[in-house]
Amino acid sequence: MIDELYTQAVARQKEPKAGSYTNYLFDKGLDKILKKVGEEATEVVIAAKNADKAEIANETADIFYHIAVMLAETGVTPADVQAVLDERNGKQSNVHDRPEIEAY
Ligand SMILES: N=c1c2ncn([C@@H]3O[C@H](COP(=O)(O)OP(=O)(O)OP(=O)(O)O)[C@@H](O)[C@H]3O)c2ncn1[C@@H]1O[C@H](COP(=O)(O)O)[C@@H](O)[C@H]1O
Repeated sequence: MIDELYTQAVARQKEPKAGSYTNYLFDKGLDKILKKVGEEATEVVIAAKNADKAEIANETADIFYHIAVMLAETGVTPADVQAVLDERNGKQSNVHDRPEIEAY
């Protein structure tokens, strides 16, 4: 999913297309892309809070797209992300072993 969106974003970087929303984001720059990532993340949260499945799917699609654009802009590939996931795969979380933070 992310691979395909990322490939499309990189293609737009290499060969800009008139009317492309992706090129609009690249032209505006990283701050604009990150603003959209933040906005879409908030919209995912609200959709999930409302338990609206269609809206959750819609907003999740939006954030995946904007994350793919962010990866292309920052030079991180889906393979880099996959490598992190592969490294974690099969390791058991140690959430229960974490000490409470009592003093700040
Ligand atoms: N998956 C997406 C995708 N998801 C969301 N969006 C766009 O993201 C925007 C987000 O909507 P908003 O209402 O939040 O934003 P806006 O008000 O239109 O824009 P801002 O002024 O806030 O930036 C919309 O314009 C959507 O069309 C996407 N635009 C493109 N893609 C994919 O990217 C490919 C290339 O698209 P272009 O670059 O437009 O050719 C497409 O074929 C799609 O596969």
